[in-house]
Amino acid sequence: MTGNVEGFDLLVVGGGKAGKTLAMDAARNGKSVAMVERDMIGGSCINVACIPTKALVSSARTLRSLRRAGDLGVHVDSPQVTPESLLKHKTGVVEGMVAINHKQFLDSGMDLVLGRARFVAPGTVEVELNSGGTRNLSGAQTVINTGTRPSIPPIPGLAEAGYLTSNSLLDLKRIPQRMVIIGGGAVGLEFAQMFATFGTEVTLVEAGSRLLPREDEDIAQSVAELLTRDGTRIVTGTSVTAVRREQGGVHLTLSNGISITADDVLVATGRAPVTSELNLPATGVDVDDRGYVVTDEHLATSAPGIWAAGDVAGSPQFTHVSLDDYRILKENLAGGARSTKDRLIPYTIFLTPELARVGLTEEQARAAGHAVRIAKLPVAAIPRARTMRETDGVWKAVIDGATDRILGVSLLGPEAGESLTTVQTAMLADMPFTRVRDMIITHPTMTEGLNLLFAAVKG
Ligand SMILES: Cc1cc2nc3c(=O)[nH]c(=O)nc-3n(C[C@H](O)[C@H](O)[C@H](O)COP(=O)(O)OP(=O)(O)OC[C@H]3O[C@@H](n4cnc5c(N)ncnc54)[C@H](O)[C@@H]3O)c2cc1C
Ligand SMILES: NC(=O)c1ccc[n+]([C@@H]2O[C@H](COP(=O)([O-])OP(=O)(O)OC[C@H]3O[C@@H](n4cnc5c(N)ncnc54)[C@H](O)[C@@H]3O)[C@@H](O)[C@H]2O)c1
Repeated sequence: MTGNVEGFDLLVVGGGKAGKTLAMDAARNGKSVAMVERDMIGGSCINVACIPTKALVSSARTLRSLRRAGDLGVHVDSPQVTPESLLKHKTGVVEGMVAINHKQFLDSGMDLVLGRARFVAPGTVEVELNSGGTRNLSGAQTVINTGTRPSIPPIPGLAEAGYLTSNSLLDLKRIPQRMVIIGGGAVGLEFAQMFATFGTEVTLVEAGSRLLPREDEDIAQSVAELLTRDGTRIVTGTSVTAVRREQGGVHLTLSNGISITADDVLVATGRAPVTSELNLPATGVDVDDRGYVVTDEHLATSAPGIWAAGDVAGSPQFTHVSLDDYRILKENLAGGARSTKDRLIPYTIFLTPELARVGLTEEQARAAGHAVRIAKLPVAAIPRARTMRETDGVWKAVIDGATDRILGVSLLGPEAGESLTTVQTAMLADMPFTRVRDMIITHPTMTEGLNLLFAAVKG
């Protein structure tokens, strides 16, 4: 370390959702705040994750709607996408949000330090500035919010053959003719359906016995059927054993003996924490065996005055969870004891139609010893779905037979992420399912389906 150390009330290392929100908040409240960000103003979500992918999901949905417009009595000539037009749309959305974030950062009064931070002493980072030179910063309180990056499995030949990640695929230099996606989680599925709609021949290879292992088997099966219908070839229970680039494409050998040739391979096998380059031993912050920062339920690390938030802290990997980590830190940095325990965390996988879930699945509820009552509703039974001619999907509710409380729902259907919030609200309010069953809901909306779903509770 060379030069002076500049001290701040709050030092935020990595400007993800939790860190940037906390930094702005503290700065607006008169604290001296430095936030170090190496390259993405606004963090992963708006640059390379949620926002650009959902911008492209919107493109795929529009393309799909135009292709089936004839079913709704609307005649359009053959709609087209090009990599250039998609890139322009995606970049426009991202740049707009980055500009808003940048202005908010500066307006808050924080010291936005663009560069790469690494710890050099307890509570002190050295920042290699993007503009050249270094600065040494320390915080009375420090928050680590450096996120995750794509995790790449050690498949023989993969590195030599070259591969895409969710980051590089979003550069959209071209729309591949044939693409193999390794990994059937949220990233793999959203890209598979999107690119299948854009015209790519997609094969998705999942090592587990089914897609989406965190979902009930019947729901995962329905998702697989929808993706297959939309043109994705799904291979489960199989891993890629070797990859080789040859003339004519990339050649993949699978553990079931099948071989596939594609133009591109997208690796979507999960995420790895951004911690190895932070030199955490210098500040006494422990990491687990996968490299995630170890925190207690208050998001405190093993080092006094140092906290962690978001993906890097092992929190469930969603932007809205990172935002909730900010709420927790805001209280706890001021001496509170807010906890990450028992959070009710919803999520939506932005397929068409969406898969939205909150609470327990049937499998989880039974494993936890609940005497469950189940309801299932085909989306085709919801009048709004009929008006849109979007009748694919199924809604499922899991009810505690002893208390009539809603344990969880899985909603696979159009705009399911919007209807989900109504159920989440009922769960937070500890309402019995009968309150939602008998609630007067606007007709004809998708959320009205909740009347029908809860009317179908068996037993
Ligand atoms: C393709 C994809 C789609 C997704 N879609 C959704 C979605 O629709 N909805 C949803 O809720 N979640 C989605 N997620 C998950 C979501 O993006 C993450 O959970 C969320 O962005 C995590 O935010 P974070 O606060 O942990 O940090 P991040 O937003 O990852 O920010 C960390 C920041 O730290 C910076 N940084 C790292 N190291 C250093 C260093 N040494 N010095 C300075 N700065 C550093 C990075 O540049 C980065 O800006 C998606 C993820 C992916 C990959
Ligand atoms: N809409 C959303 O909210 C959204 C969208 C995308 C991502 N995310 C978040 O990002 C996180 C990361 O997503 P992800 O899809 O990369 O990870 P993931 O962990 O959700 O899924 C990875 C999948 O890859 C499989 N896999 C692992 N190694 C493999 C191998 N060698 N061969 C074949 N399959 C293999 C796993 O079995 C798993 O099903 C998610 O957990 C989610 O929280 C959220």
